[in-house]
Amino acid sequence: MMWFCYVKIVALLYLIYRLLKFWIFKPWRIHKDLSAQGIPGQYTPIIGEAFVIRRAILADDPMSYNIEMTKKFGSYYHVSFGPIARLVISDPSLIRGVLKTNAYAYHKSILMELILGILLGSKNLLMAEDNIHAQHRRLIAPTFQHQNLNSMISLMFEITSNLLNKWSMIINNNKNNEVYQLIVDIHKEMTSLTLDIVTGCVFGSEVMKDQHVREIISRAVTKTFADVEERTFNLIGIIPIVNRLPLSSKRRIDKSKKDVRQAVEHIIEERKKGFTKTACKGPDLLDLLLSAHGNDKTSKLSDEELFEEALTFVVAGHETTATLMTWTLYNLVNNPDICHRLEAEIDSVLNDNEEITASTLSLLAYTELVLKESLRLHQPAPSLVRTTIEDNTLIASDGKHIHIKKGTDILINLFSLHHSEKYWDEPFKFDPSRFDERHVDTYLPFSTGPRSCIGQNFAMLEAKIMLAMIIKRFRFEIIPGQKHVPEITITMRPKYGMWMKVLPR
Ligand code: HEM
Repeated sequence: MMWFCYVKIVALLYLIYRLLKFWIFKPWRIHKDLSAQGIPGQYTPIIGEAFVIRRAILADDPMSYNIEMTKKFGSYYHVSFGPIARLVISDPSLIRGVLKTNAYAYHKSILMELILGILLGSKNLLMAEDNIHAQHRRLIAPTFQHQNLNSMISLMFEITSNLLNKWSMIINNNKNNEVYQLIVDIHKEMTSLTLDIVTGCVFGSEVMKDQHVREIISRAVTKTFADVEERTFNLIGIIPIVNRLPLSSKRRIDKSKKDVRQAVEHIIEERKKGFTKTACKGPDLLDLLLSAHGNDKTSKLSDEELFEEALTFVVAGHETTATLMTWTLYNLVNNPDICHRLEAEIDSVLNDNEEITASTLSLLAYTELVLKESLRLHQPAPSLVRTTIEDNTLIASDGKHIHIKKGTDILINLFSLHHSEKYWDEPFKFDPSRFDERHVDTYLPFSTGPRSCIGQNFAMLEAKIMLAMIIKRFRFEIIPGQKHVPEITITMRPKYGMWMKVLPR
C-alpha cells in the first residue's frame, strides 16, 4: 500500500506545481521580461485585471477600462487577465507584425480555445494552426469567390423579405384600422435574420424548414456561447482541472455539443446521398465544402473537418453580422442627416419589391460607406488574441524594438485602434464620408494577413442587402430610457438589446 501513497503524493505535488506555474511563475516571468525592456504596464499577481474589468462591466461602462489604460500607458502595455499575462497593442505597426509579417510566430490564444474551441473543435479555419490551417484556407477560399456569393443573393433577398413582410403584417394587421405600434429588440431580430441567412446559405432550405434542427443549431450558437463566455469571465472555464468538473454549465455545454453534432452530421449525410439540395441559385456553402471533401488528405476535407467547417461558418457568420446591423441602425437613428442621404440613395436605386441583383448592389456606394463607418465605430470583434509560439521581434511605430518571448499572450485592441485621435478626426463621431480616402493598417474590422476574415465579402454583401431592403421600407425610433451598453466578449453586441419602434416609410 505504501507505493500507492507515494503515487498520490507525487500526483499531488505535480498538480501543485502545474497550478503554481500557471498562476504565478509564468505570468511573473512574462511581466518581468516586458518591464525590463521598458514596456509600460502593471502586474497584479493571481487575479490580474479580471476584477477591475468585471467592475467596469458591472457598472455598464466596459470600454472605460480600455480607454483609461490606453490613456495611461499608450498604444502598447502589459497587464494580466486573471493569471494570463499579456501585451496589449493598438499600435498599427505592432499589429501588422503580429498578424502579417511575423504571423508564423503566433497561434490563437488558449482563451480562444477555451471559448470557441469548446464547441467548434480544432480542425476548422477559426481554430486550426499551421499546415492544417493553410490547407483548409486554400481549399475553402474559392468558396467565397464573387460568382459563388452572387448566386446566394436571391436567398438573402427572400429571407430578408420574409422578416420585413412579417413586420408590415403586424403593423397593418389591426382590427380598428389603427396603425399598430411595432416595438422590437432590433438585435434579436437581426440575430435571427442573420442566423437564418447563414444557415440557409450553408445548409439549404430543408434545414430552414425543420424547426427542431433550427432550434438545436440556434441554441448551440447562442445560449451555449453565453454559458461559455460566462464561465470565462468568472474564471471557471479557464482554470485547469476546474474547467473539467461536471458543473451544470459544463453539462449543458456538453449536451448542446452532442445535439448539434448529431444534427449537422445528419444534414451532411443527407446531402451526400443527394436527398437534399441547395436553396441558392447555385451551389450553397455545403455543396462547395463537399466538393473539397474526400479521402485524399492534402486536397480534400475529412468528415470531421467538414462538420467543423460547416458549423464554423454559422458561428463566425451570424452574430458578427447581426451586431454590425444593430449598431448601423442605431447610428442612423442618431444621425438623421446621414439617414436621409442613405434613404435617397436607396430610393433612387431600388424599386418597390423588385429583386436585388449584383448590379443594383454595385450602385449602393453610400450604403457601403455607412456600413464601413459602423464597422469602425462599433467593430463587432473588439479585440483579437494570440499566443507567441516562438521568440520574435516586433517594431512599433515609434521605432521601439520589442522582443516577444515564446508563451507571451498578445491582445490586439481593435477598439483603441479604431478610436485613436492619432488616426481618426473626431473618432467618436459617426461620419461615413471619412472613407472617401483609404485607411490602410488603421482600419481592421475583418483583421488582416493569413488569418483575416474569410467571410468578409459574404458579410458585406449580406449586410448591404439587408440594410437597403430595411431602409427602403422602414424608419426607426429608439425607445427612450434604455442603456446602450456594448458587451466586450467575442462580439460587441448590445448587452441589454436595442429596443426600437419600427415605422413604415
Ligand atoms: C460583419 C461581419 C464579420 C466580422 C466583423 C468578422 C470579423 C472577423 C475577424 C476580426 C476575424 C479574425 C479572427 C481572429 O483572428 O481571431 C474573422 C475570422 C473569420 N471569419 Fe469573420 N467576420 C464577419 C463575418 C463572417 C462571416 C459571414 C463568415 C462566414 C460565413 C465569417 C467567417 C470567418 C472565418 C471562417 C474566420 C477564420 C479565418 C481564418 O482564420 O482563416 N466571418 N472574422
